Amino acid sequence: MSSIKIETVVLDTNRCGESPVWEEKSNSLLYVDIPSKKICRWNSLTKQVQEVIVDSPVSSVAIRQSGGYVATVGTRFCALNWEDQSLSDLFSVDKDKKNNRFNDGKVDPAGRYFAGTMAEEIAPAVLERYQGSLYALFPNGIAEKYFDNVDISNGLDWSLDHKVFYYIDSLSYSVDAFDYDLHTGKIANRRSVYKMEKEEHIPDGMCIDTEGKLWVACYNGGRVIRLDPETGKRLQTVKLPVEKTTSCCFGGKDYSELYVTSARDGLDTDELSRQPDTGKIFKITGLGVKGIAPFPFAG
Ligand SMILES: O=C(O)[C@H](O)[C@@H](O)[C@H](O)[C@H](O)CO
Ligand SMILES: [Zn+2]
Repeated sequence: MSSIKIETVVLDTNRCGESPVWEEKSNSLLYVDIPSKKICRWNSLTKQVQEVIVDSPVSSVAIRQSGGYVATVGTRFCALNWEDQSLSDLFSVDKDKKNNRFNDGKVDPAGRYFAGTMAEEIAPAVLERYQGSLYALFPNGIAEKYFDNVDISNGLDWSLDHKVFYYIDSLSYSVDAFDYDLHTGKIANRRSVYKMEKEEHIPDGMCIDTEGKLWVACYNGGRVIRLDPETGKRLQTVKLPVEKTTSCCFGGKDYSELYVTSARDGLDTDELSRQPDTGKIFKITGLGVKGIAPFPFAG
């Protein structure tokens, strides 16, 4: 039996930490704080955090193959040059929906940047419903819409054989799967692979491990759960000392550490005093499983 250890690694408090991504070449964890409009990079060797402030809520970040990063900022797919902190627009979506913004995003194994939108929240998980859509920015610079009617577009990842796309629309309380055609980027045959239990609350960010099992951060549930998408069974629950766990990714040496982001927005003073570490980033070790490297955007 491995013994699980949970520690806080970045002591800055995020209002809504999200989109953790491990960058091997810099031994760093990238992540965003959505309402603070910050893209952060925590160096695991020096323990220093660098940040770039952008002009609108930033909901996801990814590595770009040609150098630098890409991010979803407001309703724009953008390129980010970390050195001079400049942001350039690549593609805008939801132009008719002034109250929308992007939410979670991730790059597929062929280098397409998938990200979905949502209406801006009045309070966590309180928003005008069905306003969001799922998009992908293709390496040719054109974004395509996959579907609409989304509440809160969230966790996404692909099976190890690249034949399945996993996706979470948070307020459906379900983890869904689609058949995936890596060659064209097309999806088909949506089905649910897991329905959340009541105490797990809202499914948020998600990542896959090398055994093809899914790790889902449970917003308000204070935990990450490991799911078998083949059987629909939950295999493991790891509880964290904060309720608002938002997303997770594997990183560190051999991708054996699970990094979990969290949020502090939406908690009152009492709750905040009971959860002093809320908004921080956690590292879970001793899980006995590993993850895979993130794919870079190919455009
Ligand atoms: O990052 C997200 O997914 C949303 O922007 C957050 O606000 C919360 O996680 C959401 O409220 C939970 O459903
Ligand atoms: Zn999320």
